[in-house]
Amino acid sequence: MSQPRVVLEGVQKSFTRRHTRSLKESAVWSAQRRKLNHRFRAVDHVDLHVREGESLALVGHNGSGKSTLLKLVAGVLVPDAGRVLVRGRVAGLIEVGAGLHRDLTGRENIALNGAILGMSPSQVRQRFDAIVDFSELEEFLDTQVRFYSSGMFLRLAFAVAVHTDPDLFLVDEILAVGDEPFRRKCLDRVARMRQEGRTLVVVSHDLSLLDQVCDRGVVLDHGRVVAQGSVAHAVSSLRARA
Ligand SMILES: Nc1ncnc2c1ncn2[C@@H]1O[C@H](COP(=O)(O)OP(=O)(O)OP(=O)(O)O)[C@@H](O)[C@H]1O
Repeated sequence: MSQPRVVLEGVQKSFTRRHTRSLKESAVWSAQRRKLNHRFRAVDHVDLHVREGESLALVGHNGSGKSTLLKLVAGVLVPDAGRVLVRGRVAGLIEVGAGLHRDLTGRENIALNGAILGMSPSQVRQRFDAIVDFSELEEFLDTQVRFYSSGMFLRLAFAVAVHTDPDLFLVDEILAVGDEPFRRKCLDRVARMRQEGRTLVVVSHDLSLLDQVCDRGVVLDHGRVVAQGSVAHAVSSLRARA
């Protein structure tokens, strides 16, 4: 029986939704003792185990809490309650450009982002050519990334992330910004990572992609896990909630 790679127990995360009002409206709302801001749970008491080598799809309608959950697993967000336990090295693509510094060149960002993701300077040197090859950005390596398109950001970030030797790889909707050949290449790479026994958690609205890449699906609705099982089961549960 494989070990759990990710364990979430009773995880909660709330945010404040601010209602922007004119000064006059704010005064009226205050007089009526109506709340201008309201706190809501984006992730609501989630228990979830992801086993080593498993490839999990997180699905749900817009605003159901998928990205927030992924950020909690990545450690980008801290839960208000509950526990998030992750074993091993984590990498992935959660937000386009996260971890890239706009004032630095592509070359400098490879070194910096590699270090942030746990690569030693000698590992960055050893893998540098492979990263550049994968990104196909050789001619833009000495350009500041502020001049990159969103697709170029994705190429650089994805190329670094897949070369960090992660145990757990997290992918948000992000592949959507790449062009078709690069998207194909990323998907092949993700499939290879799966064959190598790495653990994947993938967020996407592309249900047929999830069916190709994942072996289990979890459906979120208003921050709660409302169904889980095979990807086909998750997809039909999601469609039934439309
Ligand atoms: N930093 C934040 N501050 C306030 N509200 C937030 C913040 N991040 C997310 N939210 C809210 O939390 C809820 C869940 O957002 P989240 O991005 O996790 O949903 P999602 O399932 O990934 O949605 P989508 O499919 O549209 O990408 C939404 O209502 C969103 O507006």
